Amino acid sequence: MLYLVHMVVNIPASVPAEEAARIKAAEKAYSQQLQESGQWPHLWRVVGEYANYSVFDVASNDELHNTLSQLPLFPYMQITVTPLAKHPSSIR
Ligand SMILES: O=C(O)CC1=CCC(=O)O1
Repeated sequence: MLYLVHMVVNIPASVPAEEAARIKAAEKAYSQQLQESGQWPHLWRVVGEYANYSVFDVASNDELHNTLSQLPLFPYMQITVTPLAKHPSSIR
């Protein structure tokens, strides 16, 4: 199943810079693991924002929730999920 996921990151100023850097490095490693496995086929920066639009390819709502909730930045993100279905006019 495909899901469009919008993530907006907001790390509070109260989080020390070194801790923020550690969380971002962990996020990068985890996201690249999921990209390599095919579960996170698209990751796009929103121009001018600390936000991204992503496409996840996972088996179920539960798997997506489990995956997203393990993101190191999860406590600092607003996440919006849109389930995707095949468009009848799509040639792919
Ligand atoms: O920077 C972001 O948009 C949040 C994020 C997702 C994967 C990653 O490495 O950072």
